[in-house]
Amino acid sequence: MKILLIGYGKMGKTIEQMATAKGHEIVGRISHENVQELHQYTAETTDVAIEFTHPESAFDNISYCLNNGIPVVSGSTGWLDKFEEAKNLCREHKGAFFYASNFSVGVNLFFHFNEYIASKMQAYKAYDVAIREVHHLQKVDKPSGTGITTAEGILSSYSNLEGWVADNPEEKTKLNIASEREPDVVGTHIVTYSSDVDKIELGHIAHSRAGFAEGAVMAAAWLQGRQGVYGMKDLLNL
Ligand SMILES: NC(=O)C1=CN([C@@H]2O[C@H](COP(=O)(O)OP(=O)(O)OC[C@H]3O[C@@H](n4cnc5c(N)ncnc54)[C@H](OP(=O)(O)O)[C@@H]3O)[C@@H](O)[C@H]2O)C=CC1
Ligand SMILES: O=C(O)C1=N[C@H](C(=O)O)C[C@H](O)C1
Repeated sequence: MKILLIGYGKMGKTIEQMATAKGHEIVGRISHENVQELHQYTAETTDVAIEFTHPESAFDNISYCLNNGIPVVSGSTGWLDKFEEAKNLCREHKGAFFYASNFSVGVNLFFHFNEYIASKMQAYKAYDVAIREVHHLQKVDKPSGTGITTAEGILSSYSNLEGWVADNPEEKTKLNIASEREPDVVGTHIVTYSSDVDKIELGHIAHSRAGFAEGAVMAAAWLQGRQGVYGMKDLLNL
């Protein structure tokens, strides 16, 4: 595939390594400083764009691709207030858009088990459920996109909880997502069910960014020739 990398930071560079090792060609690398070059790329020059940038730029980048017939895979987090708009744009242009808050196969298995465990645990009100996510110091958004997807998976079973809350365990009617920032942590997500007598935990700890990059390249290949809005549940049949 001819891949345009929109975002050439930690993820863009890891994806470049993974994609070139699999024989794909990188046709362009867009970062903050050369973002004005984005308009040079078209559906003729580019099979797919892989977008990992920043909450403030993700929607504009995705819109550029959809407006210009370039299939786009995005993993940027912190911009999902505009997700419906992006989906509508994709439908309007009969385009191809793949989004995941986390592309690693392991995290998507974790999401699957998380939903199953929540569906069983909601009957046992002696257990309080909470989420903790830990990331590196450069991360600009919180809670993490993965933390929010994890919360949504739990809330689909917990009708007594009124949504999630960031870093406020005192708000008992909501599911708390605690965020911690520490040097060099790639991404850790833990769901805890605590009672007076015991504790049950389900967690995922990423050792490197390779799993995210592998999933993004897999999604880009899978998206070729498809039209519509997709996510990891479609790719992995979960
Ligand atoms: N879905 C998933 O599996 C994963 C998602 N992520 C998400 O991906 C995103 C990127 O993460 P990461 O690579 O670690 O971040 P980095 O900060 O390392 O890289 C971000 C890249 O985006 C560019 N960028 C920033 N702002 C703009 C802008 N306004 N216009 C164009 N380009 C811009 C930066 O350019 P410059 O360096 O010039 O500023 C840089 O190239 C984050 O939202 C993160 O949460 C991360 C890992 C996995
Ligand atoms: O910014 C990161 O690094 C990560 N962001 C994603 C998120 O917000 O969930 C995925 C992963 O945890 C790494």
